[in-house]
Amino acid sequence: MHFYISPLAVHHDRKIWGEDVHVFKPDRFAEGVVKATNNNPVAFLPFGYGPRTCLGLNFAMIEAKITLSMILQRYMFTISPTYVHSSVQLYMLRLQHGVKIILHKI
Ligand code: HEM
Repeated sequence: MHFYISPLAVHHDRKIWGEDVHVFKPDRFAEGVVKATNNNPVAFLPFGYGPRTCLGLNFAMIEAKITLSMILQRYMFTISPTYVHSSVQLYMLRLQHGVKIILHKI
């Protein structure tokens, strides 16, 4: 099967994210989305934008934060030695082999 891989567009504008746009750098958001995007409301669209924006936005964010904080209270995690980094674009950027992690009980 053949996929056409188009050039990255969404969330990959160097003018907004800088020359290190392809680097995984969560610190970009350390001071919030508004600061990270230089107050550009359409620069970061994980939940879409406008009248059809995701209905579950707030629910999904709260659920993710609660789940993560419950896991981090009980486990630390490290990347598995079998992890192979291979990002592919199928509309959104995805990791071809997923992210294999090892949970260590605290
Ligand atoms: C991380 C989790 C989620 C992400 C990244 C996400 C992302 C999105 C995106 C990109 C859209 C399209 C918005 C647009 O067309 O501009 C959408 C629509 C929608 N999402 Fe989510 N979503 C998430 C979780 C949820 C959850 C948990 C629910 C429900 C409980 C939900 C309900 C909806 C609904 C109903 C729409 C359609 C809204 C409409 O067309 O008027 N989503 N979502």
